Amino acid sequence: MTAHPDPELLTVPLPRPEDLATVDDARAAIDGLDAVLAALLERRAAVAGVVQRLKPVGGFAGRDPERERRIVAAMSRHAPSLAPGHLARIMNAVIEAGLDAAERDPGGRKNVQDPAGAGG
Ligand SMILES: O=C(O)C(=O)C[C@]1(C(=O)O)C=C[C@@H](O)C=C1
Repeated sequence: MTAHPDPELLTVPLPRPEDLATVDDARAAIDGLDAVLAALLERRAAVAGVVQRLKPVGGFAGRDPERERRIVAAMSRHAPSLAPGHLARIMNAVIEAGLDAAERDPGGRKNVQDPAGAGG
């Protein structure tokens, strides 16, 4: 992941598959993409946690299948090589991970730059 002077801005060069000639090169590209995915998943969970605190019934009890279907439909336009059923399963896991994180930390961390929650 490219370091950026503004930690709230994520800028990443996307590897081009046609530029990757060796297993090591391709694995290094995967590792970079996975680091970005992890950062996005972490922030998505935090944002989804905000929704859980704001909606009348949050958490697993307040799941909204229609909203989840719309999320998958919108994402499938950006991921045309992934079968819709696979994308739906991926997003189901992502959404459940976010709901689980929100239930384990219902207040949410006040400062996402401070993972230890130590404040300052
Ligand atoms: O949009 C909501 O209502 C949310 O609670 C967020 C979210 C999500 O993570 O995107 C989580 C659970 C719902 O079933 C639908 C979507």
